[in-house]
Amino acid sequence: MVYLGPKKPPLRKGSMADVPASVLDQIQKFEEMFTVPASKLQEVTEHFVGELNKGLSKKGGNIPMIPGWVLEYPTGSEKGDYLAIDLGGTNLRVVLVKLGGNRDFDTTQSKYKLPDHMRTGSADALFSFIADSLKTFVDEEFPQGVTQALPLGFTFSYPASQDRINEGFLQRWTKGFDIDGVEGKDVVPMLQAQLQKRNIPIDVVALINDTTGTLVASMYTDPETRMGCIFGTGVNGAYYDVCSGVEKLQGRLPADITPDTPMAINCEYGSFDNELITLPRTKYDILVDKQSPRPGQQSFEKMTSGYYLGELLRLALVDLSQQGVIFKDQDMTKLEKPYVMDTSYPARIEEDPFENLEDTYDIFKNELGVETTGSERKLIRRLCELIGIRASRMSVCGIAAVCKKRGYKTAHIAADGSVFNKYPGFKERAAGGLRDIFGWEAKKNIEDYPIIIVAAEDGSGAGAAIIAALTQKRLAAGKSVGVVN
Ligand SMILES: Nc1ncnc2c1ncn2[C@@H]1O[C@H](COP(=O)(O)OP(=O)(O)O)[C@@H](O)[C@H]1O
Ligand SMILES: O=P(O)(O)OC[C@H]1O[C@@H](O)[C@H](O)[C@@H](O)[C@@H]1O
Repeated sequence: MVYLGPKKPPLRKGSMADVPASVLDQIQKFEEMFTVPASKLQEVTEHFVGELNKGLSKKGGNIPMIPGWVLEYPTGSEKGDYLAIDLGGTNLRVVLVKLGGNRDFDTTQSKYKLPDHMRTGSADALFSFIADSLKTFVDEEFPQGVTQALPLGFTFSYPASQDRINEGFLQRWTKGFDIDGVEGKDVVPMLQAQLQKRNIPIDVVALINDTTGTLVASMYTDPETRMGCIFGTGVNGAYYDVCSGVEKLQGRLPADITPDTPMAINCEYGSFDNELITLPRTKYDILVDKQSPRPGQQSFEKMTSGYYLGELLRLALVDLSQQGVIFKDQDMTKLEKPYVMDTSYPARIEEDPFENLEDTYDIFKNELGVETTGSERKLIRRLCELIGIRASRMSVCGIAAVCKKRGYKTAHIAADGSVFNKYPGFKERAAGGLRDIFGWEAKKNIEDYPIIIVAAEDGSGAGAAIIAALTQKRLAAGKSVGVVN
């Protein structure tokens, strides 16, 4: 008898037999609100393709489509030691990357959770936090000090305009950030000033977006990579265009950057359809937007990313409680606190294997102070599934749009981020969304589809290092890394 390892818990059957009509009615309403059929996904994707092109034009559109100044593909032979930092929406990571020169690399890293108050504090506090974290890491990794400045790739996971690789003017904060004095400014000198203050021997060689880093790092090990995507606190994607395809750069390129030179594009497509032409928003999406620090921005991201899915769940439950449908006579103090549920809540609720949803009972009782009945838990479970399914299916419209725009019939889409890596069923649901958009014949294994979403390499670590290496090589050869002066 072959030992197959611990048996996975049986899939929950999820009977609705004992659920009262009032709750069943509400579940039906949620089904209608949150279900996105294939026809809608196709309509959204068609609009998305047009918006990608608009973003590259001189006139511009909702999607920034930021040239990332990565002007060649990684060869896999990049070598050397590089530092990388990744300022994400939830964590700051510091990575020491040793590029082996044979499509291999080794990383050493530390992760520092961003204190919540950091999102709305001062610019000084943020860049001091980054510099302090870097100092701690460098002192530990190089106790004897260093003979020359360490090259650093700065992964900055926010929309930052770049006229050259080692600058980044923040266009707007996203993911709940609201720090004065940074929007419209170049964040590289802000970091460098804090590094100099601490005498940390670091040279910021390149500023990159985490999706560009994900694209380059994944292409370094898997040449079939066509996009780098993040499904984390926020959502975004990057791909390689060619300079002749970027209308807004025409007339601004130096002679050594020719029309057929590759150009990595950080789409910043979390802002897709801020005009609200096609996005199927519910009243809870509208509430999330209204109560955010930047209403009217990041409309696509607010329906699909890790920062918001838990909040969407919370708003819907508070609404039902206020209507008297659920949680009668319960203390709602905790549940009425905005963002009290991050996306690990719907994720854990969807992972509850029990027919009576005992794990869900514990979460609501112990973490939110609310006693739930069996039928309330069934409503909660179905609502989490609907929010999770919608996010997974909508998320792939950006992937389908880039593939349609670039004419990719097959592609590896390198994805990273906790929603991709941890949300139950995300991968299967996302593959189902792509199948619905392209009309593919159903396959037993999602890996058999023409365009597949695969686990990315460490984009904000290795990707930043490879881009720093590519940049150093260009600079050493006297090649341009930005627009003409
Ligand atoms: N188990 C989970 N399933 C899905 N999303 C999760 C889970 N745990 C945390 N998250 C969400 O993932 C986001 C953090 O994403 P992550 O990729 O880890 O960091 P960053 O966005 O800073 O790179 C948070 O918004 C959080 O709500
Ligand atoms: O890695 P994170 O923090 O989830 O970021 C994902 C995306 O989040 C978006 O809000 C940012 O504008 C993008 O630049 C970023 O790529």
